[in-house]
Amino acid sequence: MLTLIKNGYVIDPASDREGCYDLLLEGEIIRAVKKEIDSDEIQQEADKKGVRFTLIDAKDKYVMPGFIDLHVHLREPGYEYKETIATGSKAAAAGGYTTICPMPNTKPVIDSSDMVKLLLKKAQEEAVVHILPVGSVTLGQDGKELVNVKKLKEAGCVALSEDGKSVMDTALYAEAMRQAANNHLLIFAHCEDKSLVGKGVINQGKKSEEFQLPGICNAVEDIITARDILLAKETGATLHLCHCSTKDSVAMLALAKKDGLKVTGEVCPHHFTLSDEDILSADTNYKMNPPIRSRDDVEALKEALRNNILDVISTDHAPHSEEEKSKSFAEAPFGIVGSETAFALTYTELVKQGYLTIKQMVEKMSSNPAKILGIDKGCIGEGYVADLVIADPNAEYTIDKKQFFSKGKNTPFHGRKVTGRIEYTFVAGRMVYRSENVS
Ligand SMILES: NC(=O)N[C@@H](CC(=O)O)C(=O)O
Ligand SMILES: [Zn+2]
Ligand SMILES: [Zn+2]
Repeated sequence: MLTLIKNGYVIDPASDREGCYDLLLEGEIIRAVKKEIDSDEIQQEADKKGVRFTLIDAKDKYVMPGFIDLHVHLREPGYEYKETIATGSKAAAAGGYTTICPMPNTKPVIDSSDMVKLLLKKAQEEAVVHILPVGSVTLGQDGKELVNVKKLKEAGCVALSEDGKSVMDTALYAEAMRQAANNHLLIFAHCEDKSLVGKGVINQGKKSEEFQLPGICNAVEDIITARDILLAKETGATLHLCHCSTKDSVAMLALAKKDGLKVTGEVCPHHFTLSDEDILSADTNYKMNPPIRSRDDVEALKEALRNNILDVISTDHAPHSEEEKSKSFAEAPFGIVGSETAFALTYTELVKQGYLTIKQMVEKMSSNPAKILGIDKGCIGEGYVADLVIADPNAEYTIDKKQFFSKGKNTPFHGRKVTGRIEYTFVAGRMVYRSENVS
């Protein structure tokens, strides 16, 4: 199979390439990246070889390395009514993602090599994007007994995370970090002090008062962020901070980087797009963990993105059923979907508003996650696997949750006007997504 993508505006931070290029894909691989590739010649070659030829006109479109999402929830096994590997990976592909890292808070938890193997087997059969699993830190995410770190690594995990909560036993977490470091596994940290959060469900402040709901103060996140950075320093672990939401968490991340520690941080589109002032009613589509914070925090997150303190934009795609989300704000589960809105929100809120260059956006959505994972992806170079995304930066439209591939429709962005549409996603040279809006 030969695919020629012509006249696209290629943005590839990994090779420091930005400008108009033609791309030729052969089978799974990027065969050529050139200023001009003659389509007649390629057509003739395809005829001669008897293979299919696809020509895509990407004029005025962005051609980028496929996005890599370090933080999704696929819900399988155990919660297939919320999402499956098939639907979650399709949602990812529709969002321009070609590689995703599912968190282990499934039922059962991904806490053994058998569970990892099961997940990878299912992924191989049903996923349309690459799946790199994250294992839990403790058995059953009970916070008591460590997983077999070496076996999880051997089975194919790229990181360990207790996402959904923090391991509150500091000594146990330190030991987990030591073993993760010895086995070259990353630690993805969800930072939340369990005793301090209490029954909190919304950012503490005007909104928690207005809706008379128990609040979540910034210290809930900041205390554990500080602890985890100090533990990484102590143990030599490579730490990645999940869904940073506060001013002080990014200040500590900056300090850790200045100190030369192996610490990186991610932020999710909802945390830089919305502040708690945008929560006009106790709508459970605004309930997620960590919560949408104050305007001050949002400004700090944007600034940390701009000056590259925050390395990664991830989604924390967290689908839940309509039934679950129609409970009261206090009772509904935390989490919103994100795979299918991340690019448009990032492009609209950060690139168009001048916080990020397009190159920085691609770094945070593709090449930096690849670097953190230490994988040969996030790059448009000859000989690399053809994981690519093509987007129209001028398309203006309204987000419509009914069009999501995800089973989860739990988004606060339904009806929001955005700019930037994913048109095609290629995984290993295969078109796994094509927008209905392209002819
Ligand atoms: N972010 C959320 O609000 N929810 C996540 C868990 C998590 O990421 O902490 C989930 O699994 O639903
Ligand atoms: Zn989390
Ligand atoms: Zn999560």
